Amino acid sequence: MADTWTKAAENQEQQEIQKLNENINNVTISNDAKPPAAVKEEDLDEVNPADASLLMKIIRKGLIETKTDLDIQRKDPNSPLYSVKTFEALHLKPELLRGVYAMGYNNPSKIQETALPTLIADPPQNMIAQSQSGTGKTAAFTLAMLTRVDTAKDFPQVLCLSPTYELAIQTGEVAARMAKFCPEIRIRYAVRGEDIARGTKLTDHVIIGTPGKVLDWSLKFHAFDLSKITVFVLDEADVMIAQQGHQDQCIRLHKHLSKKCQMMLFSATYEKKVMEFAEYIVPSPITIRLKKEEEVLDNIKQYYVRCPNQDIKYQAIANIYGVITIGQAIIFCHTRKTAGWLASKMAQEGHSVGVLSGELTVEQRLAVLDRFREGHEKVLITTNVLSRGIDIEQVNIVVNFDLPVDQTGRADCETYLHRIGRTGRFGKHGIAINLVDSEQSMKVCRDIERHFGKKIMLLDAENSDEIEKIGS
Ligand SMILES: Nc1ncnc2c1ncn2[C@@H]1O[C@H](COP(=O)(O)OP(=O)(O)OP(=O)(O)O)[C@@H](O)[C@H]1O
Repeated sequence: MADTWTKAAENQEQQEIQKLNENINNVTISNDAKPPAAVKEEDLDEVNPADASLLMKIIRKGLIETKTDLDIQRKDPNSPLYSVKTFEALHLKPELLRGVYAMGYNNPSKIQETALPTLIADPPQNMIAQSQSGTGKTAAFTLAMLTRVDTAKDFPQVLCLSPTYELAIQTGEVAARMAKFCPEIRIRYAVRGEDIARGTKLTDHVIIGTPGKVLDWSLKFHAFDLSKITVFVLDEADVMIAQQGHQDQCIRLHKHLSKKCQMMLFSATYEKKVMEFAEYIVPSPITIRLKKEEEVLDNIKQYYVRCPNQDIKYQAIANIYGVITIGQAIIFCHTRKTAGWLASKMAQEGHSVGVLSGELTVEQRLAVLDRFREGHEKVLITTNVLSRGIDIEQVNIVVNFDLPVDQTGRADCETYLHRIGRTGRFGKHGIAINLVDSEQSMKVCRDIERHFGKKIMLLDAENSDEIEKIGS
């Protein structure tokens, strides 16, 4: 009975969200439909004094991007973007080097210049690598994957697993762009919606997908042979090996790999126990680790706002929405229900927002994400389903409508770090705003602050000293 009720409620919720997305799709697209560029100092002059509340000023100031910022970070040995080498010095194949430059990359980031020479050297070495969100891990492992492909062999040799459909597609797109000048390399997505007939033998070199589909194709349909895989990559490795569901599937796949297969594990976070487990399943790895205090990027400024009730919480969101004339925001909610509620309330008030949560079909999810990427909506409301890996350059504000907690209600610091990492991509400035609505959520906020050893500042419109500090 309870199950039937839950199913009915879920169906209804799904229909509501679908309807909402349809409505959103019908909303007239604003003039600034193109993805806006990074915020420049001169944009501040455009602030209309009539609507420039202190909150707006704070956010604008925090987002100013100075032209020399990236250069400064590149020269700072403490920055994850610090690089002493050039891409040429990494000994990539000339075709891949052309691909890298065609993507507009000039210099490698720290993780790229540290990991890549080891990953592409012979004999192949296993690696467990950690680097902050938005610092170019995808390019690091993708270049290593493409380097290892032997196009004389017509079967899958490289397997890359991602935790979500969206992330697998995003990684595949990066790989395809990197491989632009290697047309003979064939890349295949193993994700929901991609189907193969029984008896098919895949001739693609690189498989990028989610664990369930990869299991089906390899062990159920025998479309490719796991023992012939020479490179196995786990993106967001900590969830892939520690989170129930993914864990079983990954371990099953892992068991069929040859002993010679090179393993690469990448993530921005590894809890201590997860790292120990990773080191146990990956033979003799080279490990690249961050110190706790390095995990949160300095270019993401973190704030909390006290919101005593739901109305004020909504008002804070409406204010933030008003501020974003440049850039975009992602709002994270704890449940689909809250995400749906917030999205419909904002849509009713004429705001153009997208909503993406787990119960949409994969096609709907991708469509919502594409619209947001293209700048049709300036706000995307979502749940943890989008907390990891998604790379949208122009996102400069992340709002935690609800702070991330685990099943016992304690601070989920890893999810927090991944959520706020949707902004501040590759050295850009970003702002994370936490809406604190109870003593319990204040405690969660403090626990997160303590965990990373980085201050989460009170965003208090009355506190002019604090306001002056922001953006300096
Ligand atoms: N060397 C480079 N030069 C310039 N831009 C780069 C370089 N490497 C990566 N980027 C860009 O930086 C952004 C973030 O990279 P990426 O998505 O790989 O980060 P990540 O470390 O995987 O982040 P996450 O932990 O969130 O998954 C992307 O837009 C990517 O195109």
